Formats: sequence, structure tokens, C-alpha cells
Amino acid sequence: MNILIVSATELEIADSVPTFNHYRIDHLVTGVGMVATAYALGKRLQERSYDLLVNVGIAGSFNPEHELGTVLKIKSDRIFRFGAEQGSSFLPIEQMGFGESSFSERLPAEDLVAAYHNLPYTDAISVNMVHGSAETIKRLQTELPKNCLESMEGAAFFYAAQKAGVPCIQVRAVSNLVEERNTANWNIPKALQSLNDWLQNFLNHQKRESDF
Ligand SMILES: O=C(O)c1cccc(C(=O)CC[C@H]2O[C@@H](n3cnc4c(=O)[nH]cnc43)[C@H](O)[C@@H]2O)c1
Repeated sequence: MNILIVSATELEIADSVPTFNHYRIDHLVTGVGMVATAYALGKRLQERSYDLLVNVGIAGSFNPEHELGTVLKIKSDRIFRFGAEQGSSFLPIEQMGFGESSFSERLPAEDLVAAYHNLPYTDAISVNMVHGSAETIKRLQTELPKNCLESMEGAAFFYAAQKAGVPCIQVRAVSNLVEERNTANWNIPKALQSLNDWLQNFLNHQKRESDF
């Protein structure tokens, strides 16, 4: 199985580069945000073909009970607030007739190993502006699924993969709660450790399985 690992930053995958090299697995660092991700992944998929795209990264969680470092797989991811204001309400892009805002994982024909299946699923939103106002966050906690995560790339990753017709999965580790901005509460090292532990375990099992 020819796998491409996709992350927004070098930092998010740095600890796993020796594993990528060992198995000759490609990786792509897109830059932060949906525009950078869609461009970089779209370009790469014009140049090379893959059996599976794996987006990994850190994320914020809307669930205040989430322990930092928790690793989750993303079932579907939505470009947040993609549409138009209509008076005091919001008109989604779907209702405007200009496309879609929500995109999902697509599993490959070859079964994935237990390291993937054993992860809990959640949904996510992708934002251009990280939420940091207590008022907005309180409202979103009632609107979004309880364990919803927030990143700046996931929906664009699924979008580019869907456009190219390539199976795709997304796995994120919680680095922070989505709360009034206070980066002193973040634990990026813990999230990176659990994300990369998971990634290396997944690749070790998946590559061994595929090679038999
Ligand atoms: O300094 C800040 O306010 C800040 C806010 C969000 C992210 C960062 C980063 O340095 C990491 C960028 C990277 O992390 C993902 N991420 C992590 N937590 C969140 C979040 O709460 N909301 C949205 N994105 C988040 C994101 O996908 C970026 O690629 C610094």
C-alpha cells in the first residue's frame, strides 16, 4: 500500500520521519490553513499516485473533559461558516447552490489495521480563525457534537482527496481545549508525543500487513 502522510507543519511529524524513511513512505508538509493544504495536496496528487492519504496533526477540542494528548480519528470535517449572512441568520454554501462544506474519510479497499479501527471517531470543523471568545465558544458547544475538534486544515485535506478520488483518513491529537485564548494551557509536546506514537505504531503494523 503506497501511503502519503500529510501534515500542516514539520513539527507535527518530525518524530516519525525515521519511520517514513525506513518504509520509504512519502510525506508532505503543506503549511498551515485550508488554502495551503488544498494547493499542496492537489499539486502532489497531480504528480504522484497513492493508495491512502493520512492527514495527521494537532487540534483543539470543544469538549472540556477531553484530556490533552487524546488521539481521535475524524469521520467528517466541515469548512466552518462557509456561506453567506442573511440578516441575522447564516445561509450555508449548500443552500446557496455553490457546492459543499462537509467532507468525509474514505477507507481503502485493503483493510486497515486495528491501530486505526481501535481509535474513537469524532467529527471536526476547519477554521480560518481559531475560536477564542468565551461567548462564541459557549454557543458552539451547544451546536456542535460533544467531542468535536477544530483544526485549520482537515476539511481541505478531505476535499482535495475526494476531488482526486483517493482514499483518505485523518487522525488528530488534542493539544488544547477551544477556550478563551491562553496558550499557557496548551500541551503541544504531549499531543505531538501521542500523535507520533500512534502514527509509528499504525505504520509498523500497516506496512507489515501489506507486505505479506
Ligand atoms: O498561537 C495561537 O493562537 C495558535 C492557535 C492555533 C494553532 C496554533 C499553532 O501553533 C498550531 C497550528 C496548527 O495546530 C492546529 N490547531 C491546534 N489547536 C487548534 C485550535 O484550537 N484551533 C484550530 N487549529 C488548531 C491547526 O490545525 C494548525 O495547523 C497557534
